[in-house]
Amino acid sequence: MTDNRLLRLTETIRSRRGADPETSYVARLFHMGRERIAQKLGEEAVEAVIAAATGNAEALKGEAADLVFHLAVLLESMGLSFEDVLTELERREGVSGLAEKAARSGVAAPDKGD
Ligand SMILES: N=c1c2ncn([C@@H]3O[C@H](COP(=O)(O)OP(=O)(O)OP(=O)(O)O)[C@@H](O)[C@H]3O)c2ncn1[C@@H]1O[C@H](COP(=O)(O)O)[C@@H](O)[C@H]1O
Repeated sequence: MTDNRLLRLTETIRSRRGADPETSYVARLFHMGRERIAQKLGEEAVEAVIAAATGNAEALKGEAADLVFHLAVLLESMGLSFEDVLTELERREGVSGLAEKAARSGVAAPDKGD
């Protein structure tokens, strides 16, 4: 089940998609196209990385919010939503990332945490 706040964000993005790009940032993003939205997501990710690397938790909080917002717009542009992402994460529950990676490459996973 998607967090209500993420659901609300998704609904807001949907409702603003066809708005005037002069007055809506969401509409402006859609107007610029998927490649530019994806590029914007990358820029926000870099800003989040810089905030983390410099140990600035307050800046990281803001950049992470920008990142999640632009991810929501990108997902919507591809006909996806956080519901799809959370379903995928749910599917992965209980499967160790190391075991999954080893299964992909055909290499056995380490026995312990080494
Ligand atoms: N959550 C957000 C949200 N988070 C971040 N942003 C915008 O994302 C942009 C990111 O800022 P940056 O400095 O990284 O980039 P920039 O200022 O666009 O600069 P450029 O690099 O593009 O030149 C800013 O304009 C923020 O205002 C958001 N814009 C909108 N929303 C939500 O979307 C709703 C609808 O917004 P509008 O479509 O603008 O009405 C809002 O009420 C909010 O709920």
